[in-house]
Amino acid sequence: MNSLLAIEEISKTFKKKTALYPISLQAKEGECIVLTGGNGAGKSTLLHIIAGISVPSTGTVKINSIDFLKDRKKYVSKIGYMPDEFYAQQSLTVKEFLQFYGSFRNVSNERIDEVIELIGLEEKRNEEVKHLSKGMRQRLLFGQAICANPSVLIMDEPTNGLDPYWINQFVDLIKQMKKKGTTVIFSTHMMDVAAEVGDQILFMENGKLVKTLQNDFSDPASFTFELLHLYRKV
Ligand SMILES: Nc1ncnc2c1ncn2[C@@H]1O[C@H](COP(=O)(O)OP(=O)(O)OP(=O)(O)O)[C@@H](O)[C@H]1O
Repeated sequence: MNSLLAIEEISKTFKKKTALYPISLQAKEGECIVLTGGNGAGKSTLLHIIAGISVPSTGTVKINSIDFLKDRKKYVSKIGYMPDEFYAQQSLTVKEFLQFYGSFRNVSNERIDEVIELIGLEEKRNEEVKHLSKGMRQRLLFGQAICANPSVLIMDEPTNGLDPYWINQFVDLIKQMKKKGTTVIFSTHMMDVAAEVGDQILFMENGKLVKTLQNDFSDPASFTFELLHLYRKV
């Protein structure tokens, strides 16, 4: 199968600071890439470029051969993006918030209701976003990212603020989306989550990719241990 997501020699320099040295990676349909590494490693910088929020200093990013720099509108129509912080419209209700983001992609009301159920916010559907807890806002951002059934789902530390029940739900939802063919890329510091869903685990340090591990899912507990061990050394 050809790669759905193809990143070639992407780098990013802010004035004199290189946040990301040239990096290449590929992911097939239904594959999940997990980015990890310490604070300031370059994970968000890479995710911003894949999400089309930031323009790379060098290199190309393609989804299904659509080049971000050549056809930005078509490229961004393929992605769902969950940011790491909530800057959004706090005075909308949960349902209005999803309708607002869904309206850019013709998402039906039925799908919005389905997503509200998936993220467990049925009883909060008419609550203003500013009254939600951090974990609930995180679930809403996740809902916003998946509501248009994107080909590529990009998430920056999606499990931040989630309680253990919702971390398990998140893992189950990602597994289901992978089965349906969604390509997933996200950053996390949670090695058990990485071991449960990540086909490739990428360790970054100081803007460089320093290690890639392939996951065969045969023994998630041992793999988590291996990842934690590497994490300490990186
Ligand atoms: N707009 C910017 N201008 C200048 N430097 C930046 C900018 N954005 C990020 N950086 C720098 O790029 C480097 C990588 O930052 P990035 O946010 O990608 O790291 P990260 O791996 O996501 O970290 P964390 O785990 O703390 O979220 C850091 O040194 C950061 O200070």
